[in-house]
Amino acid sequence: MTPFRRVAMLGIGLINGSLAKVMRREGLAGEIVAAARREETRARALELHLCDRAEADPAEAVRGADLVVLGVPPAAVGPVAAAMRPGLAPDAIVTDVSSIKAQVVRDVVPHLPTPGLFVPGHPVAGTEHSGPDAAFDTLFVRRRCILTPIEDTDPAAVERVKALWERAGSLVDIMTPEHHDRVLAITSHLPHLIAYTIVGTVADLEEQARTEVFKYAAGGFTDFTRIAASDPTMWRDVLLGNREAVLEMLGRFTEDLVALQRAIRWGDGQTLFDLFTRTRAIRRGVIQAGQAYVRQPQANGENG
Ligand SMILES: NC(=O)c1ccc[n+]([C@@H]2O[C@H](COP(=O)([O-])OP(=O)(O)OC[C@H]3O[C@@H](n4cnc5c(N)ncnc54)[C@H](O)[C@@H]3O)[C@@H](O)[C@H]2O)c1
Ligand SMILES: O=C(O)C(=O)C[C@]1(C(=O)O)C=C[C@@H](O)C=C1
Repeated sequence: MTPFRRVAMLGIGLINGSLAKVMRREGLAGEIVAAARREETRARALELHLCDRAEADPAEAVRGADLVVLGVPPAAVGPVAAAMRPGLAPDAIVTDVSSIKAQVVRDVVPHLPTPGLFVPGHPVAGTEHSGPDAAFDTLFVRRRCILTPIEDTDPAAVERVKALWERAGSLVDIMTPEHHDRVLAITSHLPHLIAYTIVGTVADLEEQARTEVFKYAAGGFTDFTRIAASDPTMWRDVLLGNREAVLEMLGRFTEDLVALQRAIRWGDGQTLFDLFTRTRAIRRGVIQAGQAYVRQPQANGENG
């Protein structure tokens, strides 16, 4: 894969910072220019060598870039795309890393001189931490990255972005933005919503009843608190931006929860046991699917 001459990272937090580290390590960018609104973020990105130059104005950051990566919270992607427009070259490839795809496509495409060079993307890898200090170059290793090209997207642009994520260690899948949003609603968005809810419920209980629940919080609850510590801006944007699919999955989940409530009320142990047996097998299947990927690239020589 030929390296990019100049890469503009619009937003330089956990995801774009981690991708910048990969690009440095793999020699994939002649120069990296970051854009961030806050002086403090720009200074920190420079200190951490995530970029060679940092700009406040997205249009200045993208000037002369042959790759632009939009790495800001989902609702900010459209406004940042509009702001970069005056500096964007018509032959630059534009991609993004947002957790939702249909809304991002709608928000970004109208601002692009060459919509066919937009390759929407989503690395399905993250942590509960944010900002440039949270970045690390192994974040994407053995994780999926989903690209959601649209009808007009140039296949050569898709190939270049795909190759970039493969160099980061990811396995790249291609699907439509709408399919992406339905799948991620259940595998990522709903689990976050549930974690925020349960931690909120426990916090209210502790406050109202002056209980000691936090003191005795065990593994299960602690796992939820990690997820519920994720960035509030990002998750507000994700849940509102993918509201249709999230509400559909939430409806199904609520029905299943009520069925379990009934089983507990009626002492129906068989229903509980059958479900928990099924979910235990699913956990094992998920782990095996992850391991299958670890072996696959070596066998096919895809990921070298
Ligand atoms: N955090 C995760 O686990 C994760 C995983 C995969 C994808 N993503 C997606 O990646 C994108 C970035 O997330 P992150 O975790 O790197 O966030 P982050 O908070 O670590 O970094 C976001 C960057 O955007 C800048 N920014 C914030 N609001 C802005 C605005 N209104 N205008 C311009 N710049 C703004 C911040 O200064 C920062 O540089 C999001 O779209 C998110 O959906 C996140
Ligand atoms: O491990 C975590 O902290 C995550 O939640 C990462 C996670 C996910 O749900 O899997 C969160 C949001 C992203 O868009 C991609 C990955």
